Amino acid sequence: MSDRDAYLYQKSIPAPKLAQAEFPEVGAKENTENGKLFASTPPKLTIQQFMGGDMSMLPTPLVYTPSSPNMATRSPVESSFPGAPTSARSKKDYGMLNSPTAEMFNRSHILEDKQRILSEYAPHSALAPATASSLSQRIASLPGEDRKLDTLEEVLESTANETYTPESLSPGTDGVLTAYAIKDSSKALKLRKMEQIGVGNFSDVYLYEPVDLNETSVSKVAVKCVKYPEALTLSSSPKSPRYREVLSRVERSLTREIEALVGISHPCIIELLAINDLTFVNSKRPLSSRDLTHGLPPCEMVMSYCAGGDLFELASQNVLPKWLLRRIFTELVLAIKYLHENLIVHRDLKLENVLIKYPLETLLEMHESEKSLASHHIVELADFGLCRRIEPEEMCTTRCGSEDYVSPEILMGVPYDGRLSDTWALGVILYALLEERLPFDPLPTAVPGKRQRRSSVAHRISRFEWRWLKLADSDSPAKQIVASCLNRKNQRFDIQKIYENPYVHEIVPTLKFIQ
Ligand SMILES: Nc1ncnc2c1ncn2[C@@H]1O[C@H](COP(=O)(O)OP(=O)(O)OP(=O)(O)O)[C@@H](O)[C@H]1O
Repeated sequence: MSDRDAYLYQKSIPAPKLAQAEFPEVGAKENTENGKLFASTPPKLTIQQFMGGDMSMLPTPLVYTPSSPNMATRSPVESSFPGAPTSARSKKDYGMLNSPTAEMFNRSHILEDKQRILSEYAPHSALAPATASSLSQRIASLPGEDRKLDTLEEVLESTANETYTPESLSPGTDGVLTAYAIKDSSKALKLRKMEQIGVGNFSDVYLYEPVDLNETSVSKVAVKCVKYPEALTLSSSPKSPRYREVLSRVERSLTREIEALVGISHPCIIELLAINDLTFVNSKRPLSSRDLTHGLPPCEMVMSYCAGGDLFELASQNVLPKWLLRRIFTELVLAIKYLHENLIVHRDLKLENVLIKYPLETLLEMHESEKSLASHHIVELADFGLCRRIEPEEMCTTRCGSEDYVSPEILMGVPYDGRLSDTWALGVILYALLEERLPFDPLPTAVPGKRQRRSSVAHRISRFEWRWLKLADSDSPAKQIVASCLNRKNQRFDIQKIYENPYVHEIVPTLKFIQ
């Protein structure tokens, strides 16, 4: 396998999720449990526990594997080896992403090659596909699923067919979805499926358009279809404790995301426009309160559509002009500032969850006519599956997030301020945009097999082990933000301080869409 193939191969892996040790009720107060946690011996993490390890070595590692039945190459077993079945799309097509004139937002193309960059954005020989570490990167977590994987074999076994998407039961089959507007539930929208545009650990995302093209209330929309864990299929008994436990966690995750989205309104945050089944909005128990004898009901969330894809894809092209990088980061800061001011923590900030409203080519054109860019937002923050409402002084205890973005205090398993863990992740994002690599990856200069390569991301995070490479000699004010975010929690910038930094603050007045 060539370096490029290895690079493209990695592109097909969604970012892994960290374990979640617990998943409290929507609105439940985690600090009630904090007391207990503090009272007992706080979990101590020694460096050794992470040595050469991966996230499965964290206490209570959990697995939940992306494995959409629609995605031919998503099984790690199948696609890990040369000669494994590949999709209809040739991997060479990925080169289209680098062409500004290409139809780069033909989302189904991007999907096949959506790269999980384990190390630097640039390919290197350390990205060997079938290694234990690359496989472990595919492990994601289902909140609260308490299962430990120790060996590579267990990882492989556990990753086969672990999720499924129920067939839509909405009237009018053949890709036509009926959804009810959140703001006016009496309004039913009929939408036609166009193509798949995204895949996450817990959902497949499709582009839809109104069946009636004269429909003016929506145009193109993204529909997020929830994938349920295989443990909840018809073959499992709904009465078994295991089924009920998984069901309850999935239900809480879903209601949490939907409840948050319904209550949030900010231009730089994804909008939940409609849903196929209003029970998911109106009930706290949209799954367990029903008769599930015939399986789980589909959950299809109709969201605002971001034609530019996610920031991971954009950043992977390494073509982001400085002004655009600054603008994107500023809008992201505005979104987080809004959330934190409203006492919501996101807890899963990462490049993949920052969506870009327009294709790069359009953004560049808009930049030419400065006026038009200033009046439109270009970022929408997505994926609120791990978000949480907090009290002003409340600490969180749920260990969650995505591997490269998780703060040291979450890794340590101690109660943490969700807002400061969000700003840590913002530091990771800004570093990644500026340096075109993730801060806690092995240094590109590290020799394979030597200590720096062998030690895990978690190990480097817990030691605050990152450094400037490309920007080593630059005096960009953005560097101060990164340095103050990827820092100990008592010295870390909160969102207000990031907002007040000239790198962000100076351009806020130019953004007409928030004035
Ligand atoms: N509104 C949208 N417009 C365009 N693309 C989208 C939209 N929503 C999601 N996507 C694409 O689908 C991917 C998965 O979406 P999302 O992160 O919401 O799913 P998830 O299952 O919750 O993911 P995760 O694995 O992070 O939990 C995103 O990374 C993005 O590429």
